[in-house]
Amino acid sequence: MLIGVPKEIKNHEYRVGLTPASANELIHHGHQVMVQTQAGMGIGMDDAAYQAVGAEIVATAEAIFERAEMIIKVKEPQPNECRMLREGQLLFTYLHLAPDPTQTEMLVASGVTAIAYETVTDKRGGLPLLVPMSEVAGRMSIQAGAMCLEKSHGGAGLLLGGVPGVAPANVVVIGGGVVGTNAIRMAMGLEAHVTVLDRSIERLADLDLQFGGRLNTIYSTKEALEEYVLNADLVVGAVLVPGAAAPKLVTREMLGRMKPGSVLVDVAIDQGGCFETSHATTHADPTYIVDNIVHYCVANMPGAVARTSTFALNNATLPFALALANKGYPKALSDDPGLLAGLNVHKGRVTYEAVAHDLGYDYLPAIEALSI
Ligand SMILES: NC(=O)C1=CN([C@@H]2O[C@H](COP(=O)(O)OP(=O)(O)OC[C@H]3O[C@@H](n4cnc5c(N)ncnc54)[C@H](O)[C@@H]3O)[C@@H](O)[C@H]2O)C=CC1
Ligand SMILES: CC(=O)C(=O)O
Ligand SMILES: [Mg+2]
Repeated sequence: MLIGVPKEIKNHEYRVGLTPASANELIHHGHQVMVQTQAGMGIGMDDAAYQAVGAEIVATAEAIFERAEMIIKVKEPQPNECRMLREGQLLFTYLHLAPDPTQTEMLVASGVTAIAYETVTDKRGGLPLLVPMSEVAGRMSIQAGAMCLEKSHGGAGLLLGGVPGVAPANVVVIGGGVVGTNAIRMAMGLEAHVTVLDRSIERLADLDLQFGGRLNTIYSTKEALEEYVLNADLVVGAVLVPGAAAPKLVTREMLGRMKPGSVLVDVAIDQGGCFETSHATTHADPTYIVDNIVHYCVANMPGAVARTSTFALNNATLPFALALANKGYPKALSDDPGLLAGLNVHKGRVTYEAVAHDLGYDYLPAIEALSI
């Protein structure tokens, strides 16, 4: 199979779809890999590193999109990339369609077969291609939140861990999944006072076992959420309903009752965000203030630590990329229900139920779509 890797073009996005080692693996299995010139520069990999494993360096994204049978990316295709996609072509990347009607419309119109990293599942129902980036973003959320709490960023002027004689900050994590667990770990490492809210008792029980009495675990109800958010210095939004738009858990009205200079870090922003006042920001301009509350809502947080993130992402994506390339998508998808769960759009049809529901498309189950 001819596989193409374009350079990422989202704002401050430095990750790349394949590392040279992953390209090497695909080439070893008899495939051809084209990489756009300079695509790996953000992770410290120059064109020569890809050429050394037998990849072809191509001058433009247009050439990649025109020739490749499978395109491997990191971020959702931007509008000028969507326009280059076509029927019969396979796209393997993050999509986050539910909060993105424009991209969905363009993918549907293109006829492309689009597999979203974030909805591929494993045998236990986990999200193996979201996990590595959630680990990164969860860890980063505390770094970002700590920075936002500084006065120069509009924060209350608090140090997360306090100092002897001065109380630490209150960190509230909403959603104790992968992002949440990693945020908790970093916040506890910095000696903040940490509370997690989740509506899954099993998650709270796991977290209680993992972190013991130093972590406050709370079942998430409207009332509990309000109580803890109003008392927080830093709130991390880390909920997920897979594939669907995030529920809005913190309302604008609540902001006025929070402590001025408190910080909201909405990691769930790539699914539309879980705070009513969230809108996506970029690494170039990551924060804004509403009602004295600092908002950090970067939708591609791991892009800032592109080297760590690209290697972590490739560790997870490579086995699936190999299956798609070796077997072709019809067999790879029908052999593996977890990979099939990644199929979001195929030949003009929406094949992921939550996306169809949230955006008002007719839903065609992925398994049925394979025979059209
Ligand atoms: N902004 C960025 O750069 C990145 C964003 N993300 C996003 O972070 C979000 C979280 O991802 P993961 O931690 O991997 O998901 P996860 O599935 O591991 O965890 C989500 C948790 O939220 C809980 N939850 C769901 N609805 C809830 C509610 N109404 N109240 C309380 N808890 C609720 C679930 O029980 C689960 O424990 C996703 O939207 C993901 O796409 C992930 C990586 C990077
Ligand atoms: C998961 C995601 O949206 C990211 O890594 O950018
Ligand atoms: Mg994102």
